Amino acid sequence: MKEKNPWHTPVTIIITVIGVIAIVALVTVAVLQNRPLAQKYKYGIVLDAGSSHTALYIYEWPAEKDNNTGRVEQTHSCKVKGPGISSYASAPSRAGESLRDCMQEAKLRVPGKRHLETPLYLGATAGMRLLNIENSSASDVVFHAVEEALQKSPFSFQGARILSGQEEGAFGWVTVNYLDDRLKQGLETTGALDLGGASTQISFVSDNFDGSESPENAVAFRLYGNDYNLYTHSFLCYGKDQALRMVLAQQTQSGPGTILDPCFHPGYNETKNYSVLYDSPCVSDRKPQGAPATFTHLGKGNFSQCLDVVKSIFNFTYCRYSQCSFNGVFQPLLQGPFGAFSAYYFVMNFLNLTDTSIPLDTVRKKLTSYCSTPWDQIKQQHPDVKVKYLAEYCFSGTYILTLLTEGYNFTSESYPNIKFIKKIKGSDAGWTLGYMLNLTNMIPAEAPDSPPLPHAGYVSIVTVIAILLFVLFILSLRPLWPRCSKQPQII
Ligand SMILES: Nc1nc2c(ncn2[C@@H]2O[C@H](COP(=O)(O)OP(=O)(O)OP(=O)(O)O)[C@@H](O)[C@H]2O)c(=O)[nH]1
Ligand SMILES: [Ca+2]
Repeated sequence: MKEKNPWHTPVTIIITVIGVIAIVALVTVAVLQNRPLAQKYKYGIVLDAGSSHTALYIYEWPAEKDNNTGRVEQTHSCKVKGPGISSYASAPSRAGESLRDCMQEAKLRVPGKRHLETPLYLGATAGMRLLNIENSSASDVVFHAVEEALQKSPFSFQGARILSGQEEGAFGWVTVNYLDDRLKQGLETTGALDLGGASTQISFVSDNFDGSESPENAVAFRLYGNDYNLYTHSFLCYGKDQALRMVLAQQTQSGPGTILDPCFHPGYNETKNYSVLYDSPCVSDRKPQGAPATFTHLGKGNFSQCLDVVKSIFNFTYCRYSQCSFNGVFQPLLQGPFGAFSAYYFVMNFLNLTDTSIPLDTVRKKLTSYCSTPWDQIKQQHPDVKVKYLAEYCFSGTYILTLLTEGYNFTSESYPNIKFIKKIKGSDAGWTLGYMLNLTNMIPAEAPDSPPLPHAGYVSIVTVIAILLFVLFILSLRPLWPRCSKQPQII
């Protein structure tokens, strides 16, 4: 006779089936209720109206996580054709028109149903600061034209304004540290070095800086529950295009018909206009009287003489503080790693000098050899590079080296702390992201609360507890279990 399995009683079968259904139902409900929602994104657009050109950046972040860090990313950038908006002072309507193609791209990149709620900002930097100094009504007219064009876009236009140098420096620092996830984690921060066409910024946190010695260089932040005393300074006219004007002005003081410039390659020969060269507040007060209309700009290609003329645009002697960078500007002791972007990157990348473990002496030797290379040979070796950029790399490399070592006081020991960068995790280094994070209040002063467990951990724990409860339940029914009696088999 076949023995009947004692577990196959109706009671145990019903209990088991109900138990299994209960576990499956409990886990399913818990998982579905708490599953991460399908990602929806929000967008923000910032136009960087720089001195040399305008660029548009689109940022994206998960819709339900406005207040979290490390989540805002650049999804698209667009370089506006033509010069910076400050160059349109005599034809302002063209400044507005110039933005059209990039705005059209933005319309296609941001989903239609998000257009109305997407904030659009325009921030102008040193080019407009200079135009404002030179001719404030001209800068107002340019802004008016640009605002009119942007108001016609489907986005939520939040206005166009000139950033102060302090804002430009501070927001560049916020961008770099936000993208590196340093702010939320309270890690040591990275300093920011930005070299534009018309101004240059240095921003870093230093333990011996509390702002008391030079309050105009101090920006205090409380971000994610941490306090930062940031040192920042923007040097107007020390962007690389205006610095070049100053170096040329230095060499044309007597109004000569020809100059032999050590910062340009041997064989370089261009006719340039005095009135164009001196058309900037950075040099206009030095315009030589009675100079001819043009001068012949010849290259000599001598790095050490170029160093001398570049140094002559800095004042290293005057300082009314305990320590200075240059031109009597206070600067605390350099501290921590630095990210150097925009023209620092373009130039050092072209010169194959982004590796800062290369000793400074070697950098100087490489520049010596590069500057002395004949102009024809340089053009032949780089047929794809814009001739305007190509002609200036010897000057730009020499200027960057001087600014970093003599200006900001980087030494052989601290130079390797600099990293020449263009992007961090896919987003461009620059002030625009920090500017938008600030205006949309996306970096909280206090650390946000986060759920104690990640989703996967939560699901596993719910499942394990449900199974344990079921086993306990079965065990608690032990008195009802059918007896398992082993009877002798009768044959
Ligand atoms: N070699 C090279 N130079 C570039 C490139 N893009 C821009 N530049 C030059 O690098 C310098 C700095 O460029 P940006 O950082 O865009 O300067 P900007 O924002 O227009 O100027 P600011 O208003 O002073 O910040 C300018 O002299 C530009 O002409 C590039 O792709 N390659
Ligand atoms: Ca810039």
